[in-house]
Amino acid sequence: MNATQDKDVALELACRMPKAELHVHIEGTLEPDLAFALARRNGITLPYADEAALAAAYDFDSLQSFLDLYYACADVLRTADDFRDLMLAYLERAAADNVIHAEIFFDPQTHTARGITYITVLDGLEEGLRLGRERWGISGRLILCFLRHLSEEDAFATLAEAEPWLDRIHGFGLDSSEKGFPPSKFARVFARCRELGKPVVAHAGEEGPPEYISEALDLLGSQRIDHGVRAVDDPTVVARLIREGIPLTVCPLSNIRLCVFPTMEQHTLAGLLAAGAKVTVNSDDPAYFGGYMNDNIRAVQAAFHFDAATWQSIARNSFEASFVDEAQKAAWIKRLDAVFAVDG
Ligand code: HPA
Ligand SMILES: [Zn+2]
Repeated sequence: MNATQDKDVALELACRMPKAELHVHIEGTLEPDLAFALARRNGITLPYADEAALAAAYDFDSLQSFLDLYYACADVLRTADDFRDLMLAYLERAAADNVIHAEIFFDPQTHTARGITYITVLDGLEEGLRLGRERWGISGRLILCFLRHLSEEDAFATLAEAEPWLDRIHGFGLDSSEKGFPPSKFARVFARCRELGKPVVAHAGEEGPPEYISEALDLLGSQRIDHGVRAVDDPTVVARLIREGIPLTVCPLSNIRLCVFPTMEQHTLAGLLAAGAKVTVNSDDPAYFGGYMNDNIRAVQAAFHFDAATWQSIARNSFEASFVDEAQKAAWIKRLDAVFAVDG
C-alpha cells in the first residue's frame, strides 16, 4: 500500500471507529429545518423567510457574531417535546458517525431568561437521551453550562435551580463570549459545583488568551479545557497541559468558521498533538459550523493526513477524558482497539 492509500484507510477507520464526543452544545445542533418546524409548531415567526435564508446568515467573523444568531434561534425551543426532538436529532447524527458516548452541554440561562423552566429543559433533554439510548445504543450525559457574559449572581441562581435534580446532570461547564469574561469571575460558583461532587470543565483559549486556560485550571479546577487552541501563544501553558495530561476538547470546523484560524492547515491541533497534548476532536455547534463528528474528522484529515495510529490515539483520548467510570472506559477502549487490530 502506498502512502496515499494508507491515509485513505486511516480516514475510513477514523470515521468508522467508536469514539466519544465531549464538546457539543445541544442548542448548537438546531438545524434550520428543525428550527422552522419548531417555529411552526409553536406559532413563532422566525426573522428569516425560509431555511435557505437562515442558513445564509451563517457567515460569522467572530465568536460573538455566531452567539448572537445562536441565542436568537434558541427562541423556537419552548416545550419539553422540543428539547426531546432536538436531542434525538443530534443523537441520530452522532450515532451515524459512530459516536458511542456524548457529554452534551446545555445552557439553562438561555431558556430560563425567556420564561422556560429549568425542569422543562431537563425533562425534554433527558427523554431524548433515553430514547437515543434505546434506538441507537448511544450513551449521553448532560453538562450544565453557565453563561460567562452573565453575572456570578445569575450563575448562582441557576445552580440553585439545578440543585433539586443534581443527580440528573453529570457536570458543570462555562461557555458564551470569552474575551473580557475571565474564568476568575466564576471561581466561587465553581467551588460550589466541586463541593457538590461534580466534575467541572470550562471553555478557555478559544479566542481568549492562554492566561484564561491557567485560570480555568487554577481557579475553577477545570478537568478538561474546552478548545484550548490558543495555548500555543504561551509555551509554558502548553508545557503544563502536556505535563498534567489535561484533555483539550478541540473543535476544528468551529475554529475555522469563527475565524480563530484562517485555514485548517494553520490550526494548532496537529502541533499540540505532536507535542504530546491530549487532543480530542469534537463538533461544538455542528448545525452552524458545517458538520458533525465525521465532518470534522474529514476536514482535519484533508489538512494533516494523519495515520491510523494517530486517529486511534485521538479516540482513545476521548474515552480517557470522558467522565465515566474506569471499567466503562476500558471496555470502550477495547472496542476501539479491536477495530484497529483487524484493519490497521
Ligand atoms: O464555541 C463556543 N464558545 C463559547 N460558547 C459557546 N456556546 C456555544 N458554542 C460556543
Ligand atoms: Zn463550545
